[in-house]
Amino acid sequence: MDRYWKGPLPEPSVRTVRDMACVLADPDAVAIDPDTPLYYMYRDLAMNEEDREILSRQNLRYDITVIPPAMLGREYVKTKGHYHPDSLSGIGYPELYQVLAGRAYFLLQKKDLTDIIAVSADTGDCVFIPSDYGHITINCSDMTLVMANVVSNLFSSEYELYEQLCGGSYYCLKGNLWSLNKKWEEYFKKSIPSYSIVNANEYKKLFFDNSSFIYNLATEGECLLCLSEPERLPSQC
Ligand SMILES: O=P(O)(O)OC[C@H]1O[C@](O)(CO)[C@@H](O)[C@@H]1O
Repeated sequence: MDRYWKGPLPEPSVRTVRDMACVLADPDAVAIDPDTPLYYMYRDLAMNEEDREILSRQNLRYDITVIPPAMLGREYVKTKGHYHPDSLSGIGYPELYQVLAGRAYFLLQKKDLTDIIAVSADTGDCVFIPSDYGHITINCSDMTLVMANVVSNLFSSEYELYEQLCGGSYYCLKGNLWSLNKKWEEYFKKSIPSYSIVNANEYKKLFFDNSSFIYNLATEGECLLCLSEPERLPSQC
């Protein structure tokens, strides 16, 4: 972590194999101790008191998540997956990620499942999670994935559907094969559209200078205030 964060570091929250069993393609094929840690979430980071004040004034949180490479049965290690609720304006809270090291897929799925996108991101790339999209991050490489996010601290993530339907709408299996999770079809009683794979650079929904670190964007101006006040989002988002 020293390479990615120079400020005070709280203890991380950890997700283990046991925590993740309910969202895996084949939990029975995971031949490792259920207490094995899979990823580490360092939440609510601030470099100093001044930055903390700036972040909290905007109701924003900066986190860093570290996901070492692993296979869980046929599936690449991934985050559990969740949706965000709507803000008081009736618009869903969005989120912004940046890959600090490694490579990832961000599997975004619209709440009504009319749109499913796998955004492929390399070190330095930013990925915007639009309002109304659930998301999972997949470490599809043999490198440790380190990623940062800025998100509003005004809500709690919603895990129910991901848990109930055993993961997202697609699983990313060994060899980067994508496999439909049929439980979503059964739940929505309709066929699920195919996913599109998009490179983070082609993925247009960015509204800031994406050569910056998102920590600086959150603490040196107010261009990420729209993450906690989504009614301020630019129209293209
Ligand atoms: O809560 P999940 O689905 O495991 O995802 C973890 C990620 O979500 C966050 O809580 C932000 O939405 C990060 O701290 C972390 O990277």
